[in-house]
Amino acid sequence: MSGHPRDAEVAGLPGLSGTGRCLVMGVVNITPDSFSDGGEWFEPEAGVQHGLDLLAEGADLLDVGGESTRPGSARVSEDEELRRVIPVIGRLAAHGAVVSVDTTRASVAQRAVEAGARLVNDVSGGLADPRMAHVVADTGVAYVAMHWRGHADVMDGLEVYDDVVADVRDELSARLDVLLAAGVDQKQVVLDPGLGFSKAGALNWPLLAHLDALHSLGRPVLVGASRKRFLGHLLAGSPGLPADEPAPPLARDDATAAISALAAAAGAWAVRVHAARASADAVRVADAWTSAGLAG
Ligand SMILES: Nc1nc2ncc(COP(=O)(O)O)nc2c(=O)[nH]1
Repeated sequence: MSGHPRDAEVAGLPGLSGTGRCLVMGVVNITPDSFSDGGEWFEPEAGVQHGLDLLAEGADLLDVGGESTRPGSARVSEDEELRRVIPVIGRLAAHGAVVSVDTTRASVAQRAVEAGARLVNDVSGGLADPRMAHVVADTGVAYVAMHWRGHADVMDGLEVYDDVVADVRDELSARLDVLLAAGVDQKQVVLDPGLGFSKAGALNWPLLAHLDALHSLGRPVLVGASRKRFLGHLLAGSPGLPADEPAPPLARDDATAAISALAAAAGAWAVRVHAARASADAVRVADAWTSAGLAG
């Protein structure tokens, strides 16, 4: 897909841009309450080991987060967020891993970069902390700007769109303009549709079906569908599962892998997933299939 935004340079990640293939970002949530894996790796040692396990399963990079973004979750203090993520980021970076910090706080992003993070993954796209753009500009690290309309306590009430694809594209385009005006280099930015963030079930599928709308902004796109609620609704009533409630998070990994394959075929730069091996295999299938098609 030469010339495709997926192959555009991503600052600070020389080995992970222009590869021509979709990357796998493994999720390391150091939280007691994340919606699908809260508490499993709340201790630093366990978090580090989980990150190493994800790399062994095929993850290309790791996303370390210390604050749950689950709808309705309470915020954690800056000190607590730092306590959770900085030791794990430092240890994983020391192991040679490419590490991202999942935070909306500029102060946490700064400290994470100092500890070895090479990407800041900001679900708010810079809206939650006006200092974030300056930290990203000053450090020069890669930056994921996700589409977002508000924190977990309000996000579900902000899901009114005229045209969800056009609205998300336009709102991300506006964020990109603000970031560039603050001195962030275009090469630092990766975009993300923010699946499940102020987007009820059915609103997520058009965003996946039209990743080209985000690619029209000229930057690589990260897709984070893993284990999310809209997949639970899709899978309700699957064999062995009740029809009147969403499939539980841990029953959504096969569907997540299917999305990883389709997102890779649609040119996604990376997929953010909890189960790395399934999606690592899925994107390899998509890349083989797509390459054969290109070969004619
Ligand atoms: N860039 C990006 N970051 C994210 N961080 C957390 C979650 C919520 O999922 P989790 O609680 O399982 O980490 N989703 C995203 C996402 O879709 N994109």
